[in-house]
Amino acid sequence: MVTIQETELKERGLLAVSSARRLGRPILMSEVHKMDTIDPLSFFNSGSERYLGERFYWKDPSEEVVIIGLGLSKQIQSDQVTDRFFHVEEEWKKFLQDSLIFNPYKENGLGPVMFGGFSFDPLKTKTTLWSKYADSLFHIPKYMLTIVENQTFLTTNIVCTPNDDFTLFEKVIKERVQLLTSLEQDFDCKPAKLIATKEISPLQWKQSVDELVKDLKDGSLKKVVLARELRLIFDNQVKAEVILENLYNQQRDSFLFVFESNGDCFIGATPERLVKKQGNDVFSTCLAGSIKRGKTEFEDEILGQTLLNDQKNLIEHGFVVEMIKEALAESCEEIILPEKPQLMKIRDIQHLYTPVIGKCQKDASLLLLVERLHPTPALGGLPKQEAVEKIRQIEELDRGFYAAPLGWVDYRGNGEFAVSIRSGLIQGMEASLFAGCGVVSNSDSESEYMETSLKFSPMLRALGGK
Ligand SMILES: C=C(O[C@H]1C=CC=C(C(=O)O)[C@@H]1O)C(=O)O
Ligand SMILES: [Mg+2]
Repeated sequence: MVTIQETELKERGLLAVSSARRLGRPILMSEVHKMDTIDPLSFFNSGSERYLGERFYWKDPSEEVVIIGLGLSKQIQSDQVTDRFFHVEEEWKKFLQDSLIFNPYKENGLGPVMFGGFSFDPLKTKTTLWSKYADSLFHIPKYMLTIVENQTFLTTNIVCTPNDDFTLFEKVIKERVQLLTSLEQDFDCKPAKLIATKEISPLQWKQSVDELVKDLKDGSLKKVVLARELRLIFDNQVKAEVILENLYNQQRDSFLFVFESNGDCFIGATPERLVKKQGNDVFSTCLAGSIKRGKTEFEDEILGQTLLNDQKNLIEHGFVVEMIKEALAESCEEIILPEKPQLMKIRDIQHLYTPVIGKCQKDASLLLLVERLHPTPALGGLPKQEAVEKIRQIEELDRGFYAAPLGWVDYRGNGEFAVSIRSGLIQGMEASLFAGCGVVSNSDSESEYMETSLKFSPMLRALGGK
């Protein structure tokens, strides 16, 4: 195991304390160490007692970047409705101001990173379902494991106040040693058993699709995504560690995320990137239009070809391409995308997929791109504002963080946000799963209902219900 120079942390910490005294406010000290290989799931599990409720996990589909955070060195949260993206950005900049960052590496996702996201619609009346998540919520962890380009790094973040002294650093050193030595311990946990599932108002949901279709036929709205909920009851507390490991084994081609807050846990395996930023390179994804997987290779191929040629799905997809192109054009000089959609095949479902690449202007921050893109018509509809209002009006579900941007930004401004679909909220011995579908003027409520049922599958399987 790599041993970390402990005297260094004390020296760096004391520098931050003297800075804090000089400026009369807390100052962040962040240091990055390169480590021997650490298994990311063990790192997440090692926080199951001490950092329970203060953990996050992130992995992109190709595992280019895996980030796990334990503990909280800072929380950025607000229920502010207007300018919420800008507000988070300002808070983030304020937090980083005058910070001491000891990071000799160039890789992304190291040093101070904030992880979190935004609710789908801050104007929707909040129910108790999402009471543990503020509309804007980001965590900057105490300890963070990053695996990037097959290298392992540990970031330690300490907020130093004018009143701190070396005892703070002794405490951190002890904590960090404990954390790293606990990694070898086995995590043994009996999975909670699913004892009941309850679809929330399926008939009413189908009816609202029928009514919406009528509106779409003669109004200015072109597309609206409607979602519904499946509530699950278990015989015991559902452990995020167990579900994450299942998702890792069952849905490795997706973005996997866990975001704990105040005792609840938002978790999912989404195939959909909202936006990734690396320097001036921007990557986004249009993902909309769905069909099931075939039972045989032949059937799967036929289904895929059917989807690629299906007018309803092509229209549903086309609205997303149109909007993402426009949204990125505001901040990007060049936008490259294929003319026709391809197929994205994941375990339970296949989608129409169009990747988009752009070169953004220097002043375009990742959060600004998130603001411009959210919600794309894969989650909201077209026109954007009108569709969000319609959803607010007719959808029974309180979406909270479902179908919303979730991801990370590092102190250099690089990062990635996914759209948090194929997800669920764990609340003790219960959980809610969420699934939606793009309704257009020639949608059929029964097939949209079946499509949403299919979209519950990944989370349902991970929770032992399939
Ligand atoms: C809103 C969801 O999926 C979106 C992403 C891909 C395909 C979709 C569709 O075909 O309707 C949806 O737009 C969801 O999974 O809850
Ligand atoms: Mg669809």
